[in-house]
Amino acid sequence: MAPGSPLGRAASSLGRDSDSDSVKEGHAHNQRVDDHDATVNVAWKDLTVTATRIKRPLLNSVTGKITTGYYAIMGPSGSGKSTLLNTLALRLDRNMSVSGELKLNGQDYSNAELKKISGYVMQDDLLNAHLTVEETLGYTAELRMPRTTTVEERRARVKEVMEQVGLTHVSAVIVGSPLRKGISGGERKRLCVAMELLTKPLLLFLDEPTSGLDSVTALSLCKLLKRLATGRTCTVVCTIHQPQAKIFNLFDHLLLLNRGTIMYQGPAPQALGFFDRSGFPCPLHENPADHFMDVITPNMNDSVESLVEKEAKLKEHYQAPPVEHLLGTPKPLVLPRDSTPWHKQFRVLLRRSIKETWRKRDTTYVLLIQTALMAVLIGTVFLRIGTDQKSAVRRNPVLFFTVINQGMFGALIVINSFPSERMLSLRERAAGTYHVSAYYLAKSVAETVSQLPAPIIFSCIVYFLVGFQPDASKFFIYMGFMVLCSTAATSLALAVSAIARTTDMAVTILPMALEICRLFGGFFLSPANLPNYFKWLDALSYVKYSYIGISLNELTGLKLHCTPAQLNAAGKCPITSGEQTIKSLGLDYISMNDCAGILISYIIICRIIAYLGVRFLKN
Ligand SMILES: Nc1ncnc2c1ncn2[C@@H]1O[C@H](COP(=O)(O)OP(=O)(O)OP(=O)(O)O)[C@@H](O)[C@H]1O
Repeated sequence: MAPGSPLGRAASSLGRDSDSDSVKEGHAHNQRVDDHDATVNVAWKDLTVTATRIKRPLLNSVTGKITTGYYAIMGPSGSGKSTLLNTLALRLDRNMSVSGELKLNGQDYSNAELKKISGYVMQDDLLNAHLTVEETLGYTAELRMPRTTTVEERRARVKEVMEQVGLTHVSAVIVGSPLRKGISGGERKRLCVAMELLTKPLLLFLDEPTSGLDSVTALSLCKLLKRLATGRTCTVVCTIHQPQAKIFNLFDHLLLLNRGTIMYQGPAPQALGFFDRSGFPCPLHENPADHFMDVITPNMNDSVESLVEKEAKLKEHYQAPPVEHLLGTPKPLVLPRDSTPWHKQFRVLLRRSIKETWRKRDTTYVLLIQTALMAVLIGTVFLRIGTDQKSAVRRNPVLFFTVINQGMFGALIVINSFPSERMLSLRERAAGTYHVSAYYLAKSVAETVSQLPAPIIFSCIVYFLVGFQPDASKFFIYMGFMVLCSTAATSLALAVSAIARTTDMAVTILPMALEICRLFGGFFLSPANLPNYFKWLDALSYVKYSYIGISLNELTGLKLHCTPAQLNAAGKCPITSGEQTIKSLGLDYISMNDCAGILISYIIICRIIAYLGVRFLKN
């Protein structure tokens, strides 16, 4: 595809992030929806989609159109249904190249423009498990409805949509997840549709909306989609594998695909006539959809010749619909949606994140109980450490252990939850719901605040049980370092999760990263004695700066004494001050402030890496 070609421009926006696109869109284009002129059409000619890596065409010079009504893109598995849907919806993977003509209302179109007038329901109904149906719709409405909409209008729209899709009776029920029962599978699908309907899209794309649903639920969902399409204000296009007869009868138009080629396109009721004319009459009482699939799908009894013959017969009778009039007649594109400003997105997402965190508070309680138990255990093992010579040997292990312990729990929570949240955010961003920066900042703030109590409780218990220096400022500095240490570990886990992308990969990588942080944490190997070629790894360890920071805090000004048995041969006490320990361990090359500064920079850098991972790594 030529880079400067019209389709090149449309396709170059494939997979592009919503953020820049949706925001840069000028208000000059925005017009209110005029019901008389609101319908849209999509037309394409000689469209070929090729997977660049495997260099195989997935769609083979197809021509067609979508105008008004209820469209089914049908075909056997792997025939290219999702590829066609995603091509029209400008949601193809980056590794796909597109050639041919593709127009919306006779014009080239961008991802940002399409998002403003269309909705897309993915096959996987990724939803926020901890919010209720009404809350899910409420937040989506706040993020996606025009900025001029009032609170009352939004509430009314949420109610209206819930009634439209039949979710009013479960409005207060939690969405749920496989681990926590919530609304049913069919209701989840309806909720996904409802989220898209909030902005009154003119075009609704759905990828296999009935997959995973039982026949009754699938039928009821398809009837809902039929109602939407019947009003002629919303064109509904969905891919479907092999619908039951009752569902098939609901479709106005059928696009039948096989191996990347369109076998039939036109009114769904006329498809039977087409197959009949081609020599494949549908037996009495047979589901037409089953019959079409039987004809076009190879089965064990088919020889290659018979398959080729069948295809040739169908091709002989198939004629692509005329699309020139749609491709060549530009019709103004009505863009009803203006984007919510960044600061409002941030506020809404922060409220949503806080609510989610509150709903997940069981995990936080368990974390706090674990933290308190560990603190009591450590505090009891090193109880009243004292200031004699033995304490000089025991003080640094306990300081190091407190650093190791802090952050580990927080890091594990992040590593288990972040990848799935990331998938949800990818879906929301693909729909143009918000800027990734607003999402990320809101999430970070909510998570950081929710994780603050753990290091605070830990410090309060450990500090007094172990009996570190009884000095208020030293206690608060210790606590400050524990908070920084815990936040640094969580930030490292965030960065690893964002780059690894899946929980499996993140869980594999994080333990190694934590091990390296521990190994180069300044306890096993004094920073002064570290070989030069390992200095860079040492610099990456948040454990080191936390450990040295609390060690300098605790050892500075510490007076140590000897019991009579601990005096040396000369009758002298070998270690009389903490400063001696600092020197002997080689910790005097850096100040406490530097440690705090480095930890803060560490947190910021890890979070920037995590942000970039979330922003640019999309699958
Ligand atoms: N990103 C990709 N890279 C390479 N091949 C791909 C890619 N996406 C899809 N394909 C291949 O393209 C063909 C069509 O895939 P597509 O998902 O469009 O089929 P489908 O009809 O929707 O199938 P199903 O009903 O099983 O979802 C398949 O053979 C698939 O393996």
